[in-house]
Amino acid sequence: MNNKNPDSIIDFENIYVSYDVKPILENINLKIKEKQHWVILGSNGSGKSTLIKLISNDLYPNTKYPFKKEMFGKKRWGILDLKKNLGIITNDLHNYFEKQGSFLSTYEVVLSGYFSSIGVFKHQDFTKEQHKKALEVLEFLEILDIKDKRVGQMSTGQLRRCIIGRALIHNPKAFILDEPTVGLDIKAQNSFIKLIQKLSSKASIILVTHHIEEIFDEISHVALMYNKTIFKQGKKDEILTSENLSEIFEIDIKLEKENQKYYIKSI
Ligand SMILES: Nc1ncnc2c1ncn2[C@@H]1O[C@H](COP(=O)(O)OP(=O)(O)OP(=O)(O)O)[C@@H](O)[C@H]1O
Repeated sequence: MNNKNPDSIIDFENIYVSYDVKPILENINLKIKEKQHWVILGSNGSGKSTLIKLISNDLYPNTKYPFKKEMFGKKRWGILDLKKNLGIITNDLHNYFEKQGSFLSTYEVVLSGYFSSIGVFKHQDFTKEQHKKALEVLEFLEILDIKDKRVGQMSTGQLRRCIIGRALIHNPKAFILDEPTVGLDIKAQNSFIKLIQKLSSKASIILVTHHIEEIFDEISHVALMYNKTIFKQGKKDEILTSENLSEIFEIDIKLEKENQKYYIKSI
């Protein structure tokens, strides 16, 4: 297929999403390109998770309205092919592994990403290169020392790194991370954000959060969700203002920045 938009990751125009008849997303326009790193910010219930489901093809646009929905310059994707290009890290996936994969080791969680399976099976022929790559991924994610640790014995941060590893073995062009620091204490949150910063050297990051302090320096663009739509989007310095945040969180916010980190000064 002739891709007219070679560096495009997401190209959405005029997308509406409903659950039954209840509108959840309206007039979604979003363009994300390779080498950009985005944060999607919004209050509880503003539609962030629904937007991720739309991106991951778990939900489809309402066909009542004319729309454009392209990922990596293509309209149609098989779920496995899409996953190779886009690592989608959600808490649902985390919870699924906790429940269904507690017997798996770090190494198995990562290696089985090649087949998108829960576990490694005899009929799966892994090449030497695939084993080598899995070890490189463990090293990159700083979990090589827990290679044989079982999911059931892992901390939240360790399991979340394993899940990222599963996606990383495909060398995806982008990662979507939906509230990736949920359940982490302050130290683990800090080191996890540093890890995402490191990951941003390998792929575009789309970080979905409502924690301002998680917006790391490499983030270049911001989308603000409010009232079922993307209220504003664009370059970080233009969009991330006290005024805009006050509007989407419906509370007076004074945004400050110190040592390349954003924080809320007073409310
Ligand atoms: N399965 C569903 N059926 C009906 N309505 C739903 C469903 N899932 C979500 N919603 C509604 O859609 C809206 C957007 O929800 P969504 O989970 O996308 O928001 P969010 O920004 O991710 O919120 P949070 O920050 O709390 O995770 C909410 O009003 C929610 O109640």
